[in-house]
Amino acid sequence: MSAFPACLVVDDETDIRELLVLTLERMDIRADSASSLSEAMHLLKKGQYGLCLTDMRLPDGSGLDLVNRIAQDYPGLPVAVITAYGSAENAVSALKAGAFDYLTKPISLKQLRPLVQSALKLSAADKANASEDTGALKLIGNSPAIQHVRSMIEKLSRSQAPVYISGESGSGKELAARLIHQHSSRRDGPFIAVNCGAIPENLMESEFFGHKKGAFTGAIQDKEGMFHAAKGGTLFLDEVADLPLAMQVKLLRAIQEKKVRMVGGTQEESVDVRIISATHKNLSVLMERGEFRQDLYYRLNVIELKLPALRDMPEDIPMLVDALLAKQCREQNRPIPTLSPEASHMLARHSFPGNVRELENVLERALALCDGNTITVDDLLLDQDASAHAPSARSAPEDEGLPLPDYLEHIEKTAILNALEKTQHNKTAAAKLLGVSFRTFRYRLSKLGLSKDTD
Ligand SMILES: Nc1ncnc2c1ncn2[C@@H]1O[C@H](COP(=O)(O)OP(=O)(O)OP(=O)(O)O)[C@@H](O)[C@H]1O
Repeated sequence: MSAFPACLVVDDETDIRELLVLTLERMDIRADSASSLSEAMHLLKKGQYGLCLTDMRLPDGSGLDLVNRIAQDYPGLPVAVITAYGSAENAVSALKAGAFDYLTKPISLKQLRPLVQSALKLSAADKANASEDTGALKLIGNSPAIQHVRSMIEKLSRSQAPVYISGESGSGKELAARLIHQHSSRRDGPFIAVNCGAIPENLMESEFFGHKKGAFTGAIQDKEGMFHAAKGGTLFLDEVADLPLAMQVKLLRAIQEKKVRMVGGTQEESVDVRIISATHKNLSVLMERGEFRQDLYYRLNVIELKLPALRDMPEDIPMLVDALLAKQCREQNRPIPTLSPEASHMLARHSFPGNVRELENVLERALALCDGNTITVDDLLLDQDASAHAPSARSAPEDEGLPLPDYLEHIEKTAILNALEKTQHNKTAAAKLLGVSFRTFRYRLSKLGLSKDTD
């Protein structure tokens, strides 16, 4: 038998119980079984388990009761619930209550194997966790807001539930998603990040699910999609609000059924992928406007992780400045300059609408401009950003001597060029900074005749 601690199977139907125990034993995992909530609690007290599988309906309670009891008394133990086919609500409530994952009836070995393997890795990761450094990625800051994010990341790493990360542009949503992945049982699997706003609409289905040779003109061979690439790992859907409605329906199906079908394919294929999504837009407002499907919203937003804006945790700015400067100097192989007291003060007071990304950019620019030893207020170029480039919001068209349409165009051009400058001409980042999708950004660039200047 394997070194993996036993699994506890809880189901009141003898046939299912026996089938599960046999299947687990075939996977080299010892299994005990219980037919009720009380019997399960009794066995949990006596034994050491590495995973619990429970049916939703038990004679003396529900699977959810068991999930709650385990979360309270045995917080390290992953529990997966078994739900009837198509009962998405049950699966979602179980995940919200802290279940590690769910299985839908009829249970197949294909479903069970990755789940058990994930649970196994989670136990192993747990043991290694305390001492191990999980690489260079780190969420810097000590404010209560960041500490809360850190503890949420730790909790979310222990689950397979879809996570929806909200927060302003540049506030660290992708960083948080990577950290969840790195601390989870999936950490040896891939982390695939997709910017939903940057994929042309006509290629979207094939990019997500792959295509078969001949499915459309140009499909010269079978090609796997991003769901395949993320198998056994995490798929991070950034800017999920930019998904067109037709694609939202297909994504919902894939998440619900844990299966995908290639464009031009006839067969569905199981994919074991954890979804983490993010956007800086307000998804619930988009949902109310009918621009984002409600069912997909509830499916993605099983657990929400909110990232604070940098202006809401100004006490973290000095620590971030030190750490980011040290990192950039390490990368550039140069000594770390000091900051003049005025420069430190100015950074601590700045509102950073572009959050930590903006701070990174300000510091990078300051490093390039400073004399090598000291970063001064002048090297930060903070005031110049606010005043020199953009016309003042209060100045009226007539002050600029322009008719209204030209004046508006002028403002838009200025805002776009400023955003491009701030992001070192990274169009994806500039679009995010301005709060528009990549598609809209590209369209505006060409409309305003800026495409060539910015390539
Ligand atoms: N608390 C933090 N500690 C260290 N680095 C951070 C922190 N928050 C953000 N960063 C860094 O700031 C940059 C922007 O973060 P990230 O790309 O994760 O933001 P985002 O919220 O996903 O942005 P967008 O909405 O534009 O996609 C990254 O380089 C990231 O590593």
